[in-house]
Amino acid sequence: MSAGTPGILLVLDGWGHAAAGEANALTAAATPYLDGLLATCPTVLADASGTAVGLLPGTVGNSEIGHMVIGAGRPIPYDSVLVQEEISSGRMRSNEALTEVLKGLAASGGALHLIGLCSDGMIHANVQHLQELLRIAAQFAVPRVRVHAITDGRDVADHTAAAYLGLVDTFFAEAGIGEVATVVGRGYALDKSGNLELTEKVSLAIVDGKGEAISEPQEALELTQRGDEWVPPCVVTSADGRPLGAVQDGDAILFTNFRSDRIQQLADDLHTWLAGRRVTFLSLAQYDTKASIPALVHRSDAGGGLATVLGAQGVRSVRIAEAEKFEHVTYYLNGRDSNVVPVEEHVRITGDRAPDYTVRPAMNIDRVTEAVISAARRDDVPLVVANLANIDVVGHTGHFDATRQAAEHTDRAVEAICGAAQATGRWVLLVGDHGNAEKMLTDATDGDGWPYGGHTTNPVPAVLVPAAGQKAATPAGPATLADIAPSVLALLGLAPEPRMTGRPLW
Ligand SMILES: O=C(O)[C@H](O)COP(=O)(O)O
Ligand SMILES: [Mn+2]
Ligand SMILES: [Mn+2]
Repeated sequence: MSAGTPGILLVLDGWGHAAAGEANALTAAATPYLDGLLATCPTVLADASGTAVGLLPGTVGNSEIGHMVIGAGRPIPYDSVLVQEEISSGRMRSNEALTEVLKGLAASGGALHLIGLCSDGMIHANVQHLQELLRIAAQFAVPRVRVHAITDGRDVADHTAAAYLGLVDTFFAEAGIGEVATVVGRGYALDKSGNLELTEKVSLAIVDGKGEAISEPQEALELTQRGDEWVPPCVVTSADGRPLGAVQDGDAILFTNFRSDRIQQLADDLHTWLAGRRVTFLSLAQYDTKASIPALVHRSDAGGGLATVLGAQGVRSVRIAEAEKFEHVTYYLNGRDSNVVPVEEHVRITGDRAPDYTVRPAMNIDRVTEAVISAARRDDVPLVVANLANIDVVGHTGHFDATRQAAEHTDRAVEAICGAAQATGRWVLLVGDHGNAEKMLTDATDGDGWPYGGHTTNPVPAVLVPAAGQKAATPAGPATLADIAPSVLALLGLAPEPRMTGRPLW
C-alpha cells in the first residue's frame, strides 16, 4: 500500500445512471464539467439498490442505506428487510412486545391505532405490512383497529393515494377488522425539519379528532391543492359528527414506518401530547426518538466502518452537508452512531429555505462548496466528506426543469471543488448514493409516463478524479457502494476494517 494521499469524498445525492431520454433530467442538463470527468477519469457504475446494499431484491436505494453502506464498506441488512423477515416467516405473530400489548387490548377493550405511510415505496414503509398486522390483531381478538393513513406521492407517483386506501380496505375486509380514522399527507405528518406547526395539526387529528371532517377516507383526497403529499389533516366522522378514532385511555399506538427519520418528530409529538394518559406506544422498527418507544424489530449493527478506522488512526475528517443531508454524512455514514470521535468535525450548512425547492434549485450549494474548499485547504484534514443535496432534493419535487437546473448548479460546484482539490494535492471520489434524477417519469404503460420524483434502482457512477500526478486505472468487474469505504481508505494509505466486504476500486 502506498503512502496515501489526502482526498475528498463527494456524495452527489440522487445521482443515478441511465441512458439519455425524455425522463432523464441529468442528461438533459448542461453539465460540461461532469461530462468531462465521466469521459476522462477512471469511472465505474456501482450497484446502490436491492441486495447489493442490504435491501430486498429490486428495492430502490435510499439516502440512509446509501450512506450507511458507503461508510460501512459492507451491505447492512436494512430495517425493511428485518421487518419483512419477521412478517414472511410468521414470527411477527409471536412477537413478544406485540402480543403482550394485543392481549392487553383484548382484555381491556382498548383500540389499536396503526400510524404510518400508506404506500409501497419501500423507503419509509410498506402498506402490505398492514395486512399481517390486521390479521394478527384479529387473531388476538383486539376489539377495534384504527388506521391513521399518511398519504405519500413522493416515494411513489403522485395521485396514487386512492389506490392505496382502496388496498387497505381490502385488508380490512379480509381480516374482518379495521377502519381508517384519519387521513393526512406526508408533508404534514412526516415533516423532519422541526416545523411543529405541521406536526401538531396531525397530533390534533389523531388525539382529539380535530381536522377536516370527512365521512369516507377517499374524500380527503379531494381536499388537497398540492397532490397526495399535502392532503390536509382529515378526520373520519360518524353520522352524529363524532370522530371515529380519537385516541382514548387504554388504547395502544403502533407506528408502522420502518424508517425512523421522518416519523420520529410525529412520534415524539404524540408521546408528549399523551404524557400522563394511559396509552401504550410501539414502533415496527427501532426509532431515534427522544421518547423511548419499544420496537418490534431491532436494527442491524452498522458499525466497524470508515469512521472506526479514521478514529482509531487519529485521521481527521470534516463532514459537510446542507441540513437536509447533514445526518447522512455524519450519523448514517458512521453506522448510526451518534458518538463523534474527537478527530471528526461537522459543518451543517443552513441558509434560506425556499418554501418550494423548484423556486431555488441552487439551494445553498455555494455555501457547501465554500466550506468544502476551505476544509480542503487545511493540511491537518486528510479527508473531507461532503454531500451535494440538490439533485435528490429537487428531484423529489418531480419537476423536470428544476431538477435539470439542480444538476447544472451541481456541475459548477463540482468544478470548483475539483479545482481546489488539484491545487491542494487531493483526489476527489464522486459517487451517487442512489438514483433519482435520471428518471423523472414513471414507466409508460400506455402513452406518456407521469412525473416521478422518487428514487430508482439504477446504478450510480463512482468516479475518481486523481490528485495531480496520481495514477489510477479504471476498475474492472462489478462494483457496489460497499466498495467506497475500502477505496477511500486505500487512497488514504489505510487498511480496511476486517468487517468490510467491499474491495478497493483504486
Ligand atoms: O424522506 C424522503 O425525503 C424520501 O422519502 C426519501 O429520500 P431520502 O432517502 O433521500 O431521504
Ligand atoms: Mn440520497
Ligand atoms: Mn431522496
